[in-house]
This record gives sequence, structure tokens and C-alpha cells, in this order.
Amino acid sequence: MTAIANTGATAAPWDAPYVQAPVDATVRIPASKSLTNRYLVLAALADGPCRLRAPLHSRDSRLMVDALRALGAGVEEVPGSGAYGPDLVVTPIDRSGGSAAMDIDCGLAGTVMRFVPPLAALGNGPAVFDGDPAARQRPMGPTIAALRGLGVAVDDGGTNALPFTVQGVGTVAGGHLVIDASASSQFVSALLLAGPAFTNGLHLEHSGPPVPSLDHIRMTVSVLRDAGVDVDDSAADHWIVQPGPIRAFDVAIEPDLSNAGPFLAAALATGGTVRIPGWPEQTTQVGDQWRTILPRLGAEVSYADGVLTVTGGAGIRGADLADTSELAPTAAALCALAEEPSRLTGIAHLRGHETDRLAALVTEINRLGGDAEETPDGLIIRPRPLHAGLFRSYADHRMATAGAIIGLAVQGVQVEDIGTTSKTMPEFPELWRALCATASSAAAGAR
Ligand SMILES: O=C(O)C1=C[C@@H](OP(=O)(O)O)[C@@H](O)[C@H](O)C1
Ligand SMILES: C=C(OP(=O)(O)O)C(=O)O
Repeated sequence: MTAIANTGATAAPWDAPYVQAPVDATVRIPASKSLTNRYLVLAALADGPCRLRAPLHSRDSRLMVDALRALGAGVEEVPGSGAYGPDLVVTPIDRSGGSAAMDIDCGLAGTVMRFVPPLAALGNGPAVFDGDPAARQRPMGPTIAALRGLGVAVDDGGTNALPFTVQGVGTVAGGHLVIDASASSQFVSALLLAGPAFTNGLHLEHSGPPVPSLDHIRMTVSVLRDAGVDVDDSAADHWIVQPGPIRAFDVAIEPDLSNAGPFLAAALATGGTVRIPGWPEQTTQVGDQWRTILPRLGAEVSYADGVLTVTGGAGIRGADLADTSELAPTAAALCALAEEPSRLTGIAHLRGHETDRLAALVTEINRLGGDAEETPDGLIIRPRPLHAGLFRSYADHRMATAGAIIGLAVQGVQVEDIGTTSKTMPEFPELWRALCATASSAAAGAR
């Protein structure tokens, strides 16, 4: 397994397929980034070997695998039945042994830069964390402050950001800890995942403006409970994790419902139909919100026998959408093609994602002639005809896929650095081509 470097913007721009007939496609989506990387972390701390079936194989998951290997976990690829690569068998970290200094490359993965430092604190010896240039811009202060609050030395050269060194001393006492997680839910998830391995467990309290992306914290609590960990999240902004073993597990990873978004969006952008098999009936993934978001934008959505089917109508409606978290760039692309104004709220923290997504979306939609505006906590997007041009990605996979969605309906859109989709879905260009091919076989001018 080799690390995938970010491709940067050096490759030639990608001609986004422009589709003149409705798509009619069934798309099998690769596994969830958020679930894969949570299960990898839990497996590294578990009380025995664990198996991840049909996991994600992307840049972010490989960075996590490499980080856990550096900390002493064994991760082996074994044949499985997933469509997108082997299963993973993880042998947990042996925490009784010493370890040498290690380097952890976080790339641009929030899950690696936030979830792994608490594990390094439980290790022995220094761990140096760094990542892509853009990673050094992402908020890390609450992770650094939390570790210090737990008695772990962190040397960040005074920057409150990557790069930094965590001095693992083998054990973390845990106990009550107050953090401000208003910039990212990942600050909470990271500490909860390591909490059962702290000697006294963890009582984590958030103090500050609201925590975003609460679905992702519910996912963390759910995977911990499934592994036998006692977590009390009954009081808002408090999470109490009892110390104890993380039970070894064998789990099949759900498809990434956030990454299903651009494909489902193609149904609206072309007036076609897209079916996603393997859609879980019950899930903690934020992407399940597509079932409620897309009808508000004018789609028909139905679910039967594990297949989500989305059919677009004659046009795209506008909507007010709150707390869309990582779904926002995809939703914004649809809103840019809509016939009515839309407002996205509750996403101020997207300024600290792979790039400042609010600024990036406004710049790129407006560069194509659109009418998008930043608000303190989101975006307003008004209808205005778009034209051909370059849609820049800012090393952000969801910006690249937003450009692809717009390109379906606007002739002559090029996307800079489509390879950046390898962060969570290396198969994107190939799956998108296959999706678009279902339209070219239909009668041109059918829309
Ligand atoms: O825990 C996770 O897996 C994630 C949490 C969210 O982070 P934020 O809370 O920073 O939005 C989400 O946007 C990110 O893509 C994945
Ligand atoms: C915000 C995202 O990623 P990360 O896990 O790097 O925070 C995302 O995938 O939209």
C-alpha cells in the first residue's frame, strides 16, 4: 500500500462532461471515509485483531493506515468481496513496548490530524505531525490545548497549528476536560475515540459557540458503543466515556453517503434518475440527509430494498438549507443551477475545511457568471445563467466534484485538479464518466 500524494494543480484541467440528455444510472459508491477512519482508530486500540470489510481505499484512509502503522499497529490487506479493494485486518498497537521517534503525515485529512494525536499521547516517544501546506492552515488549537490539559507535552513552536510534536509517555490519566469544539466536531470525536484507553476514562465538556457537524459525533458515539464502550451523551455538550476495553470487531463499512451526493445531484442537474445500491436503512452518516435535502431542491426520492433512487424534474428549486456540514459544496453546486434563490446556514466552520470553502464556492460560482455571496455563517446563491470557464479546486475534493456537477449543465466547464478527488474517492473520474455515458445513449435534446 503506497501513500497517495495530493496531485496539486499541475495536471491539465479536466473537461467536465456536459450532458444533454437525462442520466439513468446505478452507481455503486466506495466506502465511507468517516466510518473507515473511525474503525481503523478503534481497531488500533482494540483488545484483539479486527477486520474491516469493503473499507475505503483513498488518500485519507491510507494516511490513517500509515499513521497507525507508525504507532505500532499491524494493518494487512486480505482479499474480500468489496468492489473497490481488499479488506483490512488490523492488529492492535502493543502498548507495553517502547517505540522510536515517528513521523506522521496527515496530508490534508482532518480525521488523521485530529484523531491520531491522542493515540500518539498513549504511545511511547515523540511523534512529529505535519501535512500538506493547506493542512497547516486548518484549526488544531483545541487538539493541542486538550492534550496539554491532559498532561501531555506538545511542542508546536507557539503556532497552535501543524507541524507539532506530541511526547507520548505511555499512559494518559484522562478525567474532566473542557474544550472549545466550535471549529470542528473532530476535536470531540478524536478525544472520545481514545477515551476508553485513558486510565480514568474521559468526561469531555464543550464550552463555546455551538459544535458543528453533530451527526459526526453521533457516529463516533455509536461506533464506540458497538465496540462495547460505555458512553453517556445524554447532556448537551457533555460526553462521558468509561475506561475499558474496546471489543475486537468484524465490520462491513457502509458506502460513503456524502460522496454519493454528486452522483445524486446529477439526477437533478440532468432531469434524470440515479440509483445508489447498498444505502443503509439506518445510519449515522450525515449523507443520509440527501433523502430530505434533494426533495426540497425538486427531486423525487424513494427508498426500497436498500436502493436510494433520485429522479430530477424539469428544473431545480431553491431552498433554505441548514447545517449541511460536508454536504454543503455539493448542495451549493445544485443551488448555483437552481431557478430560485437559496440560502445555506450553519456552516461558518467550512472556512477551516480543506480550504475556506465559503470563499472558494463564492469565487468559483461567480467566476462562471453566477451570483453567490458569503454570509457570516453560510452562503446566499441567486439564480443567474452560468457560462464556460475554469472551476478551481483549491486541493479540495468537494470543490472538484462541485465543478463537475455544474459542468453537467453548463457547456465548457473545466475543473482544475480533478485528481484531488483521491482524498476520499479515487474512482470519481471513472465513475463520473460511466454515469455520463448513460446520458449520451439517450436521445440528445430530450431535456
Ligand atoms: O469526523 C468526521 O469524520 C468528519 C467530521 C466533519 O468535520 P467538521 O466538524 O470539521 O465539519 C466533516 O465535515 C468531515 O468531513 C468528517
Ligand atoms: C471536511 C472534510 O474532510 P476532513 O475529514 O479532512 O475534515 C470533507 O471531507 O468534507
